Amino acid sequence: MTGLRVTSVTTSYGRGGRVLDGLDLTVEEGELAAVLGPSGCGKTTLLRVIAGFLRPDAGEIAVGGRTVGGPGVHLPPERRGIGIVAQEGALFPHLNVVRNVAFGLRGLPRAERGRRAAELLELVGLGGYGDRMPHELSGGQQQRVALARALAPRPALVLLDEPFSALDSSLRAGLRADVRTALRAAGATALLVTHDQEEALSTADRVAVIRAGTVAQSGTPRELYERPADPWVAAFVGEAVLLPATATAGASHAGTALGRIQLTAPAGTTTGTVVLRPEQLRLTDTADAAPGRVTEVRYHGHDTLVLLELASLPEPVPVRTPGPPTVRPGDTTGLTVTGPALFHSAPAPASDADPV
Ligand SMILES: Nc1ncnc2c1ncn2[C@@H]1O[C@H](COP(=O)(O)OP(=O)(O)OP(=O)(O)O)[C@@H](O)[C@H]1O
Repeated sequence: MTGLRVTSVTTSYGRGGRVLDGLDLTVEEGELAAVLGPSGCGKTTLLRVIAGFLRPDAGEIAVGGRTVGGPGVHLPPERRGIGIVAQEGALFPHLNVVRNVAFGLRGLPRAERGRRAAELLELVGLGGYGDRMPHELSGGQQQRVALARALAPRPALVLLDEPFSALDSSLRAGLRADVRTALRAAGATALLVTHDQEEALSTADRVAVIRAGTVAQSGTPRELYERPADPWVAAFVGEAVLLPATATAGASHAGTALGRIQLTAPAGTTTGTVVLRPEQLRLTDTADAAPGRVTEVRYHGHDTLVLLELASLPEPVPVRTPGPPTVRPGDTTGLTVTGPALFHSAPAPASDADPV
């Protein structure tokens, strides 16, 4: 059975243009999917449509195989079998933790409610916290309680709206992993909205990249990183260096400012864009390297980002090198490419998808 199916959903606000434009999205049962996209692409709007807070102009929403919204159907949010985790916990401040978690279980006998709430608190790692009030918890603990509350009534779908955005980055990675584990253990189907590509890639089984109200590409994190549908997706999902390229149709190499680059598949057109990932770029002084000048060195502890200016390119190329810096601004060094690269017939986007 499919956990969530969104079919051809179109939405606009008042007289504004379309915010969602014939959007399709499928999440299999038990899957954790992420919706990833730049600010204003329609992520929150999609969430509101799925939850039932907003009625779409057209299209259909099915949750756990049941149509909850569509032509002539608009179930209210509380009848959709959906649990929601908001950006900042949104716990009831006057109820203790266990009563917050038990809130959605009002139809159950009292003993059963307490048992289920305790079970969920164990699942999110807060076994001993039932008597605390929300203000006695850290931000990360509040989000765990919010997840327990959302999961308690065994919803067909859990929606998570940027649930880690208010937390310190040091807390975020650990909480992401724990949320993923808890969702798995509960067997829940979940949709996580985020604008953080690292979060989407590291947390979700499937990622749908939204651009201007439609899904630009949906796939596993690996599919998106290794086979992005176009240069825009390539630059949005992970770091990428996009180079204008020329090729003979069907050729296995393309010409670029960094020299001849081997392609993963024969080129379909004579002009296009080569997509390089940072791990394919090496600083070296060998004779075949493209010569450049270091303009900036950013040390990140585990690695160093070097910006290298090449005579043939308008923008410096970012190169990630392991460990501490081996070059300084002003040094001249060469750049080589290892391994084959993707070739796209589309030109590189001008725009907001800065690869650095
Ligand atoms: N209530 C509203 N009335 C009119 N326009 C709206 C309303 N809410 C959102 N919009 C517009 O719809 C578009 C999509 O907004 P939405 O909040 O869904 O984007 P988003 O991808 O969630 O962005 P962000 O990552 O910044 O939260 C934006 O252009 C926004 O200005």
